[in-house]
Amino acid sequence: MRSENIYLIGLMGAGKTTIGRQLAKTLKLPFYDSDKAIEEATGVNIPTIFEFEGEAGFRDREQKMIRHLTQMHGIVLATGGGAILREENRHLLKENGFVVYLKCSVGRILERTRKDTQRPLLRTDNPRARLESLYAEREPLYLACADFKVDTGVMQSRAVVNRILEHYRKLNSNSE
Ligand SMILES: Nc1ncnc2c1ncn2[C@@H]1O[C@H](COP(=O)(O)OP(=O)(O)O)[C@@H](O)[C@H]1O
Ligand SMILES: O=C(O)C1=C[C@@H](OP(=O)(O)O)[C@@H](O)[C@H](O)C1
Ligand SMILES: [Mg+2]
Repeated sequence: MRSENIYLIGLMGAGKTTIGRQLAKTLKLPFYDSDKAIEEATGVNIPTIFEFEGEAGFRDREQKMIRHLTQMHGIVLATGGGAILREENRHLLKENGFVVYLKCSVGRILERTRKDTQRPLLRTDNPRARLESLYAEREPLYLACADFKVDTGVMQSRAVVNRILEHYRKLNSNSE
């Protein structure tokens, strides 16, 4: 792990984008979101990529983007919820940054994403069943990749940011 970068992982709706942005602002570091970077690079939104290239096409683009973003120094990065599915991504994240797993219950995620139209994997008749299956599949991968875990379902985003900062600062003061 290198502590100059902070990488956020976790399921859709756990708060990676929201908390990452606040964390970066507080630390005065540049903020990147892998989904947004892919949208900027392609000129189309994530649902359009899923529509034309399928999930596999999106994962290829995501892997290339993670390769690129993990070469940067001194950044806060919010990944997409499925970024940890590829072994290479897990390895790159683990090697190059302090990885924080934002953990959140399916019930809370459903509340937060109820009006969402930008997450193709939730475009289903039964988003609860979809999220439960994603949770079961991914939770071991999030845990395997993470240096630190915070439950974002029970705290305001500011409190989550403060928990991460507390741990991150302790880590950096120990390595001085
Ligand atoms: N700790 C939190 N408490 C309440 N709502 C939150 C919290 N974190 C995020 N949200 C809300 O949940 C939604 C999804 O958050 P987002 O940051 O896009 O998640 P992710 O990037 O992990 O998919 C947004 O509407 C955001 O405002
Ligand atoms: O969980 C996933 O597989 C995905 C999560 C999304 O990002 P967020 O986790 O920021 O919603 C986005 O990358 C894409 O829709 C796929
Ligand atoms: Mg996001």
